[in-house]
Amino acid sequence: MEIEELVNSISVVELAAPSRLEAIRELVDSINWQEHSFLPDVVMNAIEEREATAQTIISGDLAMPHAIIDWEGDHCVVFGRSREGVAYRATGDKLHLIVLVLVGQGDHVRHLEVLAVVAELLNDEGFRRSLICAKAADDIRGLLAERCRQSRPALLPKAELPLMSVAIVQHAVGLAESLSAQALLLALDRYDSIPWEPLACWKGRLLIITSKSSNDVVIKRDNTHLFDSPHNSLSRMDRANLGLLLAAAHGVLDHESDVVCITGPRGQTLDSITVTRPAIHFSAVFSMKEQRATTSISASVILRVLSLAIELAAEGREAHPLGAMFVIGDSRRVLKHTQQLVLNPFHGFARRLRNILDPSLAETVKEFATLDGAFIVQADGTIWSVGTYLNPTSRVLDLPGGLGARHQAAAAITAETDAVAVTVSQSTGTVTLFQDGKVVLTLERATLTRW
Ligand SMILES: Nc1ncnc2c1ncn2[C@@H]1O[C@H](COP(=O)(O)OP(=O)(O)OP(=O)(O)O)[C@@H](O)[C@H]1O
Repeated sequence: MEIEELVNSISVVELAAPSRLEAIRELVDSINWQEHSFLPDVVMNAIEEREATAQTIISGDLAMPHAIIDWEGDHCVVFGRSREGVAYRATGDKLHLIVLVLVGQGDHVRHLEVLAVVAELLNDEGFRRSLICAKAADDIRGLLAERCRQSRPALLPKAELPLMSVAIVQHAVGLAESLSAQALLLALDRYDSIPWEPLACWKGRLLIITSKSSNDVVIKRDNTHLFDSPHNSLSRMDRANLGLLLAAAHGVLDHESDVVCITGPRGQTLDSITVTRPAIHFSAVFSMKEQRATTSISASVILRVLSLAIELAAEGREAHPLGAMFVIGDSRRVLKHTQQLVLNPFHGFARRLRNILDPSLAETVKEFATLDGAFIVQADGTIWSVGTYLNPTSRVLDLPGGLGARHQAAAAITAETDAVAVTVSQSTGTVTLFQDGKVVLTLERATLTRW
């Protein structure tokens, strides 16, 4: 779904209600339910069922109550702005933006898609601030439309690029040609620092990974793939590695030939060239695609968990570093080796209410990461349990030194089953992906590598 399609369908409401339930009711009542032959109370019940699973607060100023309802409509988004603020949490903290998202029954993927587009649209804190401060509902509509217009490709004035970046790209293109590399990968901060001129000589595939999502995208080149990874806490090689993983998951890399990666410190002036062969790092993604069709884990679920893990590693919780473990896929066999340490907070909730791909569950997942034990996640992203202890029957002997019980358990469970596991180390902040009892990817915090 495109942002434009969504923005065109959004209606805006000036909220007067002081509290969560009343504000949601105000948003629901703004829709003409008679036209849909539907009762607003049924909608309220569906939303409350979702709210009871986990909070739908996305950030300090935004909540996204949502539900799947049994109506003929596709989706409906009502944007609520409160000048006074709505007491949304039990603590009484006030939120100013409440966006109601309703999606027609039967299409779970559509539900997640609409939520993801709304979350992306409102991702930028500065933009949310301007919506909160807008004079009237018409101005809010104008701001949303403008945001949407900006997200379309537009031509930028040519940026001044550092000489070093240009020279490095020239050399990387020469190297890629002489190695018959399958792709060139650029890991940098922003699209507008891409040295397009020297890249014109490269006829092969171009992969671009940026850490700051930009609206000013200029792509005048075929065979180019852009990936946004809003994680600027990562070291330069890990950005490149994440780019390779994203490309592999999207099926635009084969594993046999080299990729020439160009990186720079903090994603700025490009100053280094590395040659890597994806098969060495990403057997996880490739082998799942090729051999395990029946039990295959959705690549988007692995990427989502990695993304949450990177955020947990960078942010911690209440200023303390946090460790975590996620075991994904082959849940039937994984669960034979588990023991619940605490009451499972997701027990009893409908599957559609507890999918890790749901962006509004991010805060809840991070909150539950403080519990001892692991998250057990099914191949389609449904969270089965939290606070689960793993009892694999054997140990993995050839793990890198310095890894303790959490990493050992993650390695061992992936050796015994077709699951993959993602860990966040509390002591180092390193995020590790395990498959088949082996470390297949490590992502370190930039502060650890210092370059
Ligand atoms: N078998 C297991 N199943 C689930 N969680 C585990 C298991 N073993 C350890 N943990 C979790 O990992 C935490 C840290 O254990 P430990 O320090 O030994 O591991 P580690 O691999 O060194 O991890 P870190 O780098 O985060 O310290 C434990 O408090 C527990 O919450």
